[in-house]
Formats: sequence, structure tokens, C-alpha cells
Amino acid sequence: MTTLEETPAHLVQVGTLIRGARQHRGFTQAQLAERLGTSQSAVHRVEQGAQNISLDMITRISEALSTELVTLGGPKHSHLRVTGGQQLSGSIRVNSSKNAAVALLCASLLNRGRTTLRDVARIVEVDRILDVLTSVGVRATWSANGRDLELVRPDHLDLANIDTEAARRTRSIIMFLGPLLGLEDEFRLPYAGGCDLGTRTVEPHMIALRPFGLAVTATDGFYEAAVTPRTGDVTVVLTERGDTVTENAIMAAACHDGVTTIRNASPNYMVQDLCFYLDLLGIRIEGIGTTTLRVHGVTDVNVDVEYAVSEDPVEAMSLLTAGIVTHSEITVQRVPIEFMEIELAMLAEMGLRYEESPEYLARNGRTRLVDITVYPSDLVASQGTIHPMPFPGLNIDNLPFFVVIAACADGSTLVHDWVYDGRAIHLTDLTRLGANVRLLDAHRLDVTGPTRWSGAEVSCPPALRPAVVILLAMLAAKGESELRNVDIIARGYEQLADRLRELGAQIETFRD
Ligand SMILES: CC(=O)N[C@H]1[C@@H](OP(=O)(O)OP(=O)(O)OC[C@H]2O[C@@H](n3ccc(=O)[nH]c3=O)[C@H](O)[C@@H]2O)O[C@H](CO)[C@@H](O)[C@@H]1O
Ligand SMILES: C=C(OP(=O)(O)O)C(=O)O
Repeated sequence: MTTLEETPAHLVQVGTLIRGARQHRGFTQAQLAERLGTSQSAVHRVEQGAQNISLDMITRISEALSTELVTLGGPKHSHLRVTGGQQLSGSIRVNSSKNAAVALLCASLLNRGRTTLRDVARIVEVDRILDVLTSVGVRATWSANGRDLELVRPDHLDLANIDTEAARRTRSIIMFLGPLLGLEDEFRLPYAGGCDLGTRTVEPHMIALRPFGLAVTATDGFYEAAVTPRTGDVTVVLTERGDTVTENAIMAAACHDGVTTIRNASPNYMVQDLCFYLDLLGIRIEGIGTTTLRVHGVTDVNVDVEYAVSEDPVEAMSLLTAGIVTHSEITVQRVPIEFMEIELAMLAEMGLRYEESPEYLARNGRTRLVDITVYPSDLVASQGTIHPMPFPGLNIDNLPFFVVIAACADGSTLVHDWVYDGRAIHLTDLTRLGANVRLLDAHRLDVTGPTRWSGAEVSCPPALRPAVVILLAMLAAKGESELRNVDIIARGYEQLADRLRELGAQIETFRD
């Protein structure tokens, strides 16, 4: 067998191509293995480049993926050709959220019974976490309609076989810490990765999990975790009101023998989804939707549950923005209104005309939804600075959409992203399409509108939301634009170009 150190470069290249093609098709390693009549670990080895692979096998993989992507000779990236400047029309539904899905996937490790997640978005971020889960022995099966995911954990996780490459490509791997605390005395996890948004510390996670007996040392490329099991009531005070750190604390508390009080908890949408799921597992949580949670831990959970992941406020913002910047009348259905109220209030201040339907409940029976119709509106710049805050403030992931909206508005707007030191810079790519967007420093943008958008060729920024913002600006820009290398969009959006096409957008996908 070939060891990783002596893996020939061409095998790694072939493995990477196969992984890319599989993820593009929305298959897990286990699903591809099933189609090939082989094991998940064999697919894992092929993708790592740790196995010699015959031409015959490459052909079979191509067939299994019904794709031409598995070819020798350099990866083929996808690009979008957009003919913009046209109005959109019709209705579009908001999908379930990436951020809740990844938390729920990690949380399923707490359950020895069967977890069925309904309405899971088919996005690359989900696949990455699924690849990690299946590599350690979790059985993951998609339903025939491809929307529901059944997860069954083995009694012992095979952490030695963890899919390091998939793990390193997502930040969400950090959310394995919470559930693993209750399962293992010692384990190692690859460093968390993700989009290029500048430095994102993991220190708050370590602080939050210390009261549960976790000690972590960082070695080359891995967090080495050692757990000294503790019992009894615990208070965790979060130093930052972060979303995933709150989720980690909740998951550690869920399997802790005692009651945990978490202060300065994020009450954001993905945290609420996690709490609703844990509630079904029999873990009582007081204070859901507030900044103080009391989690009544259960040390052995073994129940079969079904939970429908709730709708994504960031996708809702993205779709509303598509209507706003193209001066269109469109209806965005299934908007989780609790998590869009501030955004909508700000847009109303800027002159957006819109209507909301009466509220109805999401499939999880908890999240309140509305349909929102936006009308063509003449926008004016916001009076104050636009800046995010932990929920219930303006969602940081929605902030980039305000940049392209501000560029359509009359006047100057200051947009202040105090959270990420590497996200604002990507939005300066809007200048290529004619916008007046100036970077004042790493965190602040001055945007002056209205913009006379014009088509251009732009390389997709290496960050999810800015990438989508550029695409939406291209819909507004008269003439032809090209957005090159758009694979990153599939990390958080399912078939975005196809769905915008259904609203009348002229977007064509092509490859090198
Ligand atoms: C999988 C998932 O759910 N990802 C979301 C989650 O990431 P996640 O929870 O991983 O966000 P981070 O922990 O990286 O927080 C984002 C940044 O904000 C800083 N920070 C955060 C809270 C706070 O009270 N003070 C503070 O300074 C952090 O140091 C960091 O630099 O939350 C981010 C912020 O909402 C979102 O952009 C991500 O989409
Ligand atoms: C920053 C984001 O997510 P993640 O935490 O997955 O990087 C995002 O969704 O825009």
C-alpha cells in the first residue's frame, strides 16, 4: 500500500478530480461506493490519491457520476455567463440553511438512534461534513427524492480513518469537539478551514469547552484533545456571542451529566434549529431564543427522530437582493421572518417597497415563515452606518448584500464589517462592474450610488457571500458578464444559477 508521504502527484491529482466530480453531483463517498460496488474506505483512498487506479476504474467512476468531469489533465472549473440588465419575475422558495445543517450533522453524533434530517440542502458544505462523518463510520443514506438524510452512528467511531482533506476544507469540523467530548477520552481533529475571510479564532471554543474537562493542544495541523470527564452542574460564560461556539457548548452540555448554564449564548437561527433537534432527543433546554440557556444533559441518547431543517435567512436575503438590484417584482417564499426583521426594516428605510404574507410555520413546527414580494423601488442611501451585530442584530452574512444594494441607492453609505477582516475587500470587485465602492480600511467600505452597472469579466472571489453578491450585480449590469471559477457558490447554495434562471435570469454555465 502507498503511504501518503510517497503518494505520486498524479494519483493525488486524479483523486482530487474524482472528489470534485462527486461533490459536484452531490454524492457522498458512501453513495459513490455503492454505485461502484465497493466500500466507502476504498473511495476515500482513491480520493486521497492513496490507491493506484486503473483506466477501467476511472471509466466506471465517470459512468457512476454520469459526468465528463472525470478526465485526465487539470481540473475543469465552472464559469457563469450572465446577460444582465433584465427584470426578473415569478416566485422562488428559500432552501434550508447551510449553517443549521452542518450543526445538526455534527449533533447527530450525540444520538445512538436514527436521526432523519428532512429538507437538507444539497450543498458542498454538507457533503464535506458528511464525508467526515462517513469516514469515521457513520451510515448516511439519502432518501430517493434526495432531500432527506438518515444518519446512524456506529457504537465506536473510527477516528483514525477521519477524512482529513474534507475536514480541512470546512470550518464546521470544529463542531465535532462538543459531541466527541462525551464519547472519547482522547482524540485528534484536523484544523478547521473554510472561506478566505481573514483570521477566525477558535480560542473561544476552547474556553467554552474547558469546563467540560477538555484540554486541547495544537500540533502540526491537528487539535489534540484530551478529556477529563466531569459531572455536576456547570456554568459556561462565552467570551464571544458566536454561533458555532454556542452550538459547541450546547452539544457538550447535551451529553454532560448535569445541568449546564450557558451565558452570552447566541440565539441565532442555526442555534435555535440545534436546540429544537435536541429537544426531540429528550434533552431539555430552557431559554431557547435568548442569551441564557439551561441545558439538562442526558448521557445516553438512543431515539429515532426526524427533524426538518429550517429555512435559510441568508439565502432569503440573497434572493430578495436579486429582485431589488434588478428592479423587479418577485416573491420570495418561506422567508424565516424572525431572522430578517432588521434587514427588512433597514431596506424599508432605504425606500424598498415590499409586502409580507401572513405568517405560517416551517416544517419543524417552530420557525415562523412569510412570503415576501418586492416591488421595483428607487432606493436612497441609509442614513446611518450599516453594520452587523450578533442576533437579533443585522446578520453578518447578510451584510455583503447591503453593499450591492447600497450601490443601487442614491447617495453614500458607510458599510462597517467589524467582524471579518478579509470579507470587505472582496466586495471591491463590484467596481469592475461600474460601482463606486471604496475600501477605507480592512473593515469599512464607502459605497456611492446609484450605479450605472456595466458588464465585465470578474474572477469569483474566494468567499461565498461576496461571490454571490458579484453574481447578483451582474444580473443588474446591462450587457454580458462572466463570473469565472464559481465552484465556491455550491458550498452554500443549491443550484443557484438554475433557480435564478427560473425567475428569467439569463445565466449560462460553461467550463474551460
Ligand atoms: C457554520 C456557521 O454557523 N457559520 C457562521 C458562524 O461562524 P462561526 O461561529 O464559526 O463564526 P466565528 O466564530 O468565526 O465568528 C466570526 C468572527 O466574529 C468574531 N466575533 C463573533 C462574535 C462576537 O460576539 N464577537 C466577535 O468578535 C469572531 O472572533 C470571529 O472573528 O457565525 C458567523 C458569524 O455570525 C457566520 O458568518 C458564519 O456563517
Ligand atoms: C462565513 C460563512 O460560513 P462559514 O462559517 O461556513 O465559513 C457564510 O456562510 O457566509
